Amino acid sequence: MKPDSIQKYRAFPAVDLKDRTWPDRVIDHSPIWCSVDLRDGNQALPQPMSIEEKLEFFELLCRVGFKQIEIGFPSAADTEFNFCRRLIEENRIPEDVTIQILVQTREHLIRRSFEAINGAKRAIVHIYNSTSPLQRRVTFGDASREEIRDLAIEGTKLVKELVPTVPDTEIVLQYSPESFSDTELDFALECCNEVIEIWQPTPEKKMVINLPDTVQWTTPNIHADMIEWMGRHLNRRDSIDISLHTHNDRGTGTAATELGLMAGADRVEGTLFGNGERTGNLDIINVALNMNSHGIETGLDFSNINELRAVYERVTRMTVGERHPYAGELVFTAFSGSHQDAIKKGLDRRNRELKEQDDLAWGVPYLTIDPQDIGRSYEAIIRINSQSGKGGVAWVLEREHGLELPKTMHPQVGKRIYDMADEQGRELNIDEIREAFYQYFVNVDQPLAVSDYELVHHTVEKGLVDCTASITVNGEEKKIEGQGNGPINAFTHALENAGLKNFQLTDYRSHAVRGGSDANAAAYVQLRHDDGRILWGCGIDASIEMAGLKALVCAANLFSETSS
Ligand SMILES: CC(=O)SCCNC(=O)CCNC(=O)[C@H](O)C(C)(C)COP(=O)(O)OP(=O)(O)OC[C@H]1O[C@@H](n2cnc3c(N)ncnc32)[C@H](O)[C@@H]1OP(=O)(O)O
Ligand SMILES: CC(C)C(=O)C(=O)O
Ligand SMILES: [Mg+2]
Repeated sequence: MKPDSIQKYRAFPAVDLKDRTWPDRVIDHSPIWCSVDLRDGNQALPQPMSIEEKLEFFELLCRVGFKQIEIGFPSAADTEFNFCRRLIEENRIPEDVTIQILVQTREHLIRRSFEAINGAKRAIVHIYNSTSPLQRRVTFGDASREEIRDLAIEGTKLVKELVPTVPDTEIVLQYSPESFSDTELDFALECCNEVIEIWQPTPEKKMVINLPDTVQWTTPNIHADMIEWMGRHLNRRDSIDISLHTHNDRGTGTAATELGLMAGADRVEGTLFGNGERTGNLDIINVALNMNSHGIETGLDFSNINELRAVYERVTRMTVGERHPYAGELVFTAFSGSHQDAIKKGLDRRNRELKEQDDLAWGVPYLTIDPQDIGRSYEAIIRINSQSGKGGVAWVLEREHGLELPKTMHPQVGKRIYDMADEQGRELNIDEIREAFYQYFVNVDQPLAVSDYELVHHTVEKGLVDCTASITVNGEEKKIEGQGNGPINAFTHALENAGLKNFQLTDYRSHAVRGGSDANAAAYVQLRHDDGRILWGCGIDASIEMAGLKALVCAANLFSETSS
């Protein structure tokens, strides 16, 4: 902000609540959830959803498990009205789902809304009027507190009067002092208590008092103070569901909701992926999955977040950002070396420990939840660029290409591959990583190559092997022979007999290559050169013995590539 603009702004007053209790509370159960995607989300779209799109979204919300869904503002436009009628007339509302409609406390709009909901089994009629000093002054043209309070009173009386006009529909009242977030608390309370006393809710027939963070003017702790204060002062508290409706102007919609729940709220309104006015409504997925990550059931099923995201992006024409909590493309991906190292170790260790303990608590560095629990896969967890480390490269080779490199080979391979990413200034995809590994570390056959071999296993002296091999050294073909206590050892002696050995074999591993169509074996040989250098080579071949010889030849050749 420009320095001289600062004078335009004022500090937001704190709430006088010295004995606040919410900071010591923990969230240990789920609230009532209400989706407002089809209303607050929809009203904020450059191109609002068509009826067909709203129908598809409504069904999606039911599948997720929402039991309360604000379906629109039926008195606003024909599309909204007709959508409501279709839901009712085509019996599309599941038995256990209650629709909610929004309307201003204006007579003609309330009457029209009752025409819209007639015949629904149950409906929440959500009335609102703005209450803050700013809105009283600006929107309502210097209206007094009494005039604004009277809007709430008259609106509630009208709703009560219209209830008998929809005899087949159970009506639940919801009242929002809109712009609660910058309304004086005593005035918000006065409006709410007037509504409550007219409606006369009971513990059996509750009503909803929704306290919206319409515009987030201040920090989440003040929001929590306001919620706790209202909860202490509202009449008939046991007959009221206090509802939160946060927006995200300061980027703290989730925090404000979580603190609001600690402050005693019973219910949460929000949208999938936080669609909504300006910076959006609360992202309900975020809060619900945060609860799941602390072991709290929510009744909402986000186990296929990719499907939700696909439908959401299609019907709203919005996009979910790559860093969006839980749903973003990159949120379960690590590029950086130290993260990759820790994640790989965490997942490997967990897989080992699960064999002994099947109720093992989740605990993998950098992953707050198991991505598989919301339908995200492990495949993309680790991606390789110049910030990556050896563990990440080894992970990709293992997970994607079935190659289990020995741990001491990781630095040699990792460096080569992330240096490549650095040179090219971009991420390397999994095929490029495989190609680079094959190019630099597999079956390298210059200057030495082995083209054929024959092994004779001694029957009397068990384990002893004679090896005859055809090799090429700098283009010149040779036959070599040697004996040893295994194929690799015999081949090493054959090289030694031909004066071609300048190393010691220090390690050897092999395994069948997982996945892919080739039934290949991979062997890894580590050699220590006479000058002290230590290098690994890899051999891949249909025959495990040939894979071993090729790995040895490969490692020997790599010495010629690097200077001593
Ligand atoms: C924070 C929120 O998300 S609130 C929800 C907002 N959602 C929407 O607005 C979407 C649907 N709304 C609409 O389509 C239209 O606004 C309608 C159809 C509801 C009303 O349309 P119109 O009456 O033509 O226009 P508009 O909304 O601008 O009306 C504003 C008037 O209503 C008054 N008003 C606004 N809210 C209320 C209220 N709760 N009670 C009484 N009067 C109200 C305003 O003061 C203003 O009065 P004025 O004309 O005397 O200045
Ligand atoms: C209508 C109300 C609840 C609203 O959407 C808001 O205040 O943000
Ligand atoms: Mg809103």
